[in-house]
Amino acid sequence: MSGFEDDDVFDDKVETELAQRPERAASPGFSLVVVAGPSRGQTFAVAPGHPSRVLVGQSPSCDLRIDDRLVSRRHAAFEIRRGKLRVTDLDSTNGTSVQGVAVLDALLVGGEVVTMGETQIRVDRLADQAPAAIPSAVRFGSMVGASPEMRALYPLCERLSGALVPVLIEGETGTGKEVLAESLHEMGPRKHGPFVVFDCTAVPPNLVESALFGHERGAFTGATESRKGVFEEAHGGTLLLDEIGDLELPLQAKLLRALERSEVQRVGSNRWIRVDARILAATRRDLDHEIQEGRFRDDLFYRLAVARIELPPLRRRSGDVLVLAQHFWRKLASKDTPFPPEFAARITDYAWPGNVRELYNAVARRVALGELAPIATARPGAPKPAGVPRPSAKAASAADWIEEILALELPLPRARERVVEVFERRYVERVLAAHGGNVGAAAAASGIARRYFQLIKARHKG
Ligand SMILES: Nc1ncnc2c1ncn2[C@@H]1O[C@H](COP(=O)(O)OP(=O)(O)OP(=O)(O)O)[C@@H](O)[C@H]1O
Repeated sequence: MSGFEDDDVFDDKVETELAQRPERAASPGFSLVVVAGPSRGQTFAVAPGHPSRVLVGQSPSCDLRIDDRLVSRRHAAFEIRRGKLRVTDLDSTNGTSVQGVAVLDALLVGGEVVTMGETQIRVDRLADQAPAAIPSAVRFGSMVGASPEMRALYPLCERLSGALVPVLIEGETGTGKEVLAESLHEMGPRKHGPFVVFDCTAVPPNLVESALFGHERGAFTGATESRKGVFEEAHGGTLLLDEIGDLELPLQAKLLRALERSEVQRVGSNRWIRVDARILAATRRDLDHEIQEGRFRDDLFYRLAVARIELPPLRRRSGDVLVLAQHFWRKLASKDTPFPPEFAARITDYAWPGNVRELYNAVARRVALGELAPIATARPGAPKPAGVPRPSAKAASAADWIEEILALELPLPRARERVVEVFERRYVERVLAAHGGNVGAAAAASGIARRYFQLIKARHKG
């Protein structure tokens, strides 16, 4: 199956035009040289166009690994911003200072010394380099984005789609981690095999083990027949373990064992079953921080983070709000409805804390409601916008939420849309829970394509 059939609206003409957008100006690179501390002598060059932030800390997943017990696992990040080197302290235990002054965030020009724990790192500016060519691709699989920040990532994605190593995908909520995982699968050698998504937060903890590894008939009350888990279902394909940072410690141990052996044991059985699934994991949490707090096993982390991709938040993808909004518009609006210029002005003025998902929802609302559509929906603590009721699953009875929608006095087609929206959200929650968080099984039980099910699920998540 192909997950891309509905994506060809991003046509060749648009793609060529985006690929030709202004290239990066000449920009300096910087070098980081450890001049004091146990890792003295280590260096790292930060080139303009580095695929993601350069991480410094004790964790092996860091680009510059520092062996200093006073340095946090993921201590600070460096990135080039408009010709300067930005250093950001990543909530480290002992803090970061520049020229002896404690900082959370600072812009460096070269010549400064950054201190963390007993380690001192000198920052040197390298000579301006000829403008590095920005990779020309403006999408990777279903993942769209023409900003230099996203374009710098595509060559790495390309390489990782061909390899079969586990990849850890990090990023704030709604940045497209699941889209990237599916794209890695679809662009790689296993594209004809299954792509199975397991959301570690979608099922109660006591059911996670059987959802992952399956169970035999009679293994527990309610196990009326034996069932495969997501590992077995992903045999020959790819398994995405979504929200891996939320998996409880005892299950982390069982997951590690399965990954080490490439075998699973169904609940209620002592037979090992061989599985061959490529593992991708996604998280909105900083797993190094979780390890430091004792909530995540470091041995499991090493297994999962053989390679790492960090998706930047939408606010850091220059120009992509418009590119993505137009992309979604082409998918959702009728062909003869042009993208409204006044809408473009409104969306580029907003920070998008819910990232691409929030933008997608804003475009969908605009297509459905026209000019009345609000740009942002309610965030926790904010007043609820009139047009988008979100009755809590348990609290409101069916009569209540329909009453709520009726009270909005919308025209019939709009009111009907609202009812369908609330109904879909509840339906998806319920069917996912019933199928142990397995999106493929939930989609099959709903009688719709997995891709369509995922679209509905993603729409209602934020
Ligand atoms: N670069 C992109 N191009 C096209 N669509 C995107 C892109 N990024 C995200 N989307 C869309 O945004 C929505 C959210 O994406 P996705 O579910 O992959 O985010 P996520 O990072 O996995 O979120 P969460 O952490 O909440 O699970 C989906 O509808 C997806 O199709």
